Amino acid sequence: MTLSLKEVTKRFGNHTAVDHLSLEIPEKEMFGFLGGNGAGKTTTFRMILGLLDITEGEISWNGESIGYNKSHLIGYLPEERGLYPKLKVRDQIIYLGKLRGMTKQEAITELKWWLDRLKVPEYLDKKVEELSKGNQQKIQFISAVIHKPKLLILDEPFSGLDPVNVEMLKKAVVELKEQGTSIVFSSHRMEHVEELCEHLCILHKGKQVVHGSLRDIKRSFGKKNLVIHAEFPLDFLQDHAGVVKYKALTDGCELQIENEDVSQTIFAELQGKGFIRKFDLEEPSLNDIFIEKVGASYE
Ligand SMILES: Nc1ncnc2c1ncn2[C@@H]1O[C@H](COP(=O)(O)OP(=O)(O)OP(=O)(O)O)[C@@H](O)[C@H]1O
Repeated sequence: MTLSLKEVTKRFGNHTAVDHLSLEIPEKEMFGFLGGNGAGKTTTFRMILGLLDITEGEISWNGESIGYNKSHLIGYLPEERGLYPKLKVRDQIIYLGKLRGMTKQEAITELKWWLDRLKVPEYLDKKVEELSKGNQQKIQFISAVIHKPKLLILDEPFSGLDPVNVEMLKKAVVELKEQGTSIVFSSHRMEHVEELCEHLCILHKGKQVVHGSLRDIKRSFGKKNLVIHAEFPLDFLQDHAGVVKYKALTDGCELQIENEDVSQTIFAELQGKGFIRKFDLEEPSLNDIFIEKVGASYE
């Protein structure tokens, strides 16, 4: 099943929050949906969920229109968390499970499985307000997946979690993908996206500025990173032809270069100057690509 957005536009008054966005999100994939603050990510998620009307364009799921009528097929972890603080975890999840067509017993069985999986079985009968922010996040995650959705939308799923819990949740998300769930995932942490997503898009002021597979995006970016550790000064490389960025390191430097040929030239020039401990040509990071495409012009 594929989620498809065709020329989707959302206007609030005369402000265009999402501008002719077209995307195909393949089945059983984790798709990275990136953008700076105010880029239009949450607005797009709300349109997919049928919580906001589309101004123009079309969203479909496996060829059929999607919206509130398909909410039992969709799981959503919103950026602003929405649990009821005074309710016990058990009652909360039973309530949400029932809204999505589960029986009380099915919801409890599934909840217990997830609480064990996320190593917090003792929270079953705790009120949400008694849990730490990170642990509330786990419960919110469970509420998004309790009904085994076919499409899971995760808005900043790892924010507020410590590194151990980030890893635990990442593993859970990867397992869901392997079991066949299509996942759309937004994050400001580029390393998470690099690790988890095969395809991605970057939105900027509502418009798509990058779209494709992570590998193709990196390849087409052209520029490379070059890390050099040497036992002689390297600062002459700051003004070298083909060097776009220069960053001094304690024992060398990290360069962004225009293309691979520049590294050949630099390598030839370093010969005979002294001992080179490292000369490493790397793909650009997604962070580099994001910064170049979106710049510092966040809202
Ligand atoms: N209900 C609304 N009424 C008017 N403008 C809105 C509304 N919701 C969002 N916007 C505007 O639409 C734009 C996109 O907002 P959106 O929340 O989708 O961004 P985002 O990419 O999710 O940002 P962030 O990463 O900060 O969460 C912003 O300019 C925002 O102010």
